[in-house]
Amino acid sequence: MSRPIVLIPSCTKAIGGLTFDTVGRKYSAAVAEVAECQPLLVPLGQSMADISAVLDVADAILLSGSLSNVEPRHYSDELPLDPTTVDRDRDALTLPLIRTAIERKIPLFAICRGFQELNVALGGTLHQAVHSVDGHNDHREPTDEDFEIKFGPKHQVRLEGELKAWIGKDQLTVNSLHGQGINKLAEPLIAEAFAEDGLVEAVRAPAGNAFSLGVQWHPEWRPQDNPASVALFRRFGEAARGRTAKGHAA
Ligand SMILES: N[C@@H](CCC(=O)NCCCC(=O)O)C(=O)O
Repeated sequence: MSRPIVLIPSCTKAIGGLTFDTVGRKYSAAVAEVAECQPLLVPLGQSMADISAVLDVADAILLSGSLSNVEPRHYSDELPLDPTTVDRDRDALTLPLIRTAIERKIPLFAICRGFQELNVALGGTLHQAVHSVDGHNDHREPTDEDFEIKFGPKHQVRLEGELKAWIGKDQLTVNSLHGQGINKLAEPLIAEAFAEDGLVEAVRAPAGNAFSLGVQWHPEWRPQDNPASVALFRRFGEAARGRTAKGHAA
């Protein structure tokens, strides 16, 4: 049997004055090597936004992290703190894609920006700068050039519910590379991990969705070295295989 198809929406990147659709290799590699599925990158742009066509081939969806931020107009009347960080084409694809994927119970794994998109798509709001909010810690990455340090362990999260059962622990040490974070949790989501400052670090869609998980940290970074990341990507792969086996009947 062919491997299940995992869609990964791209990010917009300007290189040498031209527009490119990009996805960090670590996301597709984790899908291929740990979840054992076939990643399929989805381009952005108005003329390429036939969500229904894209979902017809999807066994699952992975929403990657990105240096860009969800444009605040999707959750408030605030302006972006830094307008150069918006990626309107990514928002235009991912926000409706998430809503349809949840409706159709398509397995979804949302990482960092993806986690923030999941919350916004379902009606939640974000802090644009968590480090400026009273009572919150600075969750941004160290400025060190060394990726081992940037993506290295940063803080503990307390796990609850299904996620705690999936990982088999009630505490996990995670990396942390984000300036934004969940402010108001979207009504349908269940928070299942919390940082020491109370920031929501993982969310799950309600029961009935095979695997709909968002995490604020980066399990795709060297997943093979981290049993919790392996457990999450394997479970995600199983959910995608379950959907293939049903012939997308869900
Ligand atoms: N810009 C948002 C999201 C942070 C994020 O997704 N970082 C990923 C960095 C690039 C990568 O490793 O894919 C924020 O700052 O909160």
